Amino acid sequence: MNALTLPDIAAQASRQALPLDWVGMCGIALPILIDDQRLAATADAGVSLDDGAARGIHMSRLYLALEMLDQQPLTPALLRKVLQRFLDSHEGLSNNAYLRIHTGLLLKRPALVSPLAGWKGYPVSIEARVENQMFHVELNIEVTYSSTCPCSAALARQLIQQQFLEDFGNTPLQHADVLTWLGSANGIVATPHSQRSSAQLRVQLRGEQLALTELINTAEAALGTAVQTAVKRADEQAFALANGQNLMFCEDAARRLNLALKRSDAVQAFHLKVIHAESLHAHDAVAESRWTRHSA
Ligand SMILES: Nc1nc2c(ncn2[C@@H]2O[C@H](COP(=O)(O)OP(=O)(O)OP(=O)(O)O)[C@@H](O)[C@H]2O)c(=O)[nH]1
Repeated sequence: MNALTLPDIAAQASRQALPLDWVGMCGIALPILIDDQRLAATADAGVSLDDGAARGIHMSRLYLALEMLDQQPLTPALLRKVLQRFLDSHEGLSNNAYLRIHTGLLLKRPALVSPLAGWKGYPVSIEARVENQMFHVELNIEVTYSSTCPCSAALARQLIQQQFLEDFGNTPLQHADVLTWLGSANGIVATPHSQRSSAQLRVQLRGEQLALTELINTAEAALGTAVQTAVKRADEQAFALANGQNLMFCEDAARRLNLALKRSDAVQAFHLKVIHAESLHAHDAVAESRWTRHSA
């Protein structure tokens, strides 16, 4: 059998000498390790092709560098190592390296009152890059919560007052009668609308920790009405109370998240977007906010 040399097209000169910003592979399946959980993920791995005369990059070298990710817990330091390997294996071809990882974090969440608990999934993507020799890592996290419209609550309260006047306006008040009335349909003649809402947090990290769970907990605590997992009636009642105590326009939600993320040591900068999928409208109410830490 002839020992044939395999043709290597990537090593050829390009017909049109032109650098490219990003070349690589998208949607590579791999397991990753976050907080002792092995999670199914997909990765987009790429480098810049700065040598415009080179025909192509070496896809297999990027692919093989990803092996590190299924053996060690995901940290900014590990991401940096992977990106450095992208660059080391493309010396003379590439100056910048990029890695995006998409996954879903699973957190066990206790019920509000009952002793139950259930799993909640958080779509997460982690974007790391070495650009102009600077390393950056950013997280994209989605947190779902419930928002009850404060305007709708005020309008509903007014209708309840009117109903109260109609039912009791001309009669002396008896404590027991009022209590019974409060428990009747007339006592809540109108209800405010609420909706499942979503906070999309884009966070640039400043420390050596990925801080995913910490950031999710911070966001949920700031909102006060995170969607629940296992729910019995006692939990649903506590959720109704939480909603009543945390009436929120999308602006309120964005401000709460802004203030909470600013206080987090893990955060260098953020861009957040809250989306209230209105049940009043067929369109969404949306607010965005961004912030960058200025070092003292
Ligand atoms: N650059 C490039 N490679 C591609 C593309 N589509 C598929 N490939 C294949 O990716 C495979 C791996 O490329 P390389 O990493 O250069 O493989 P190799 O030359 O055997 O590996 P090295 O010796 O490390 O360079 C090759 O078989 C390419 O044909 C593409 O669009 N661009």
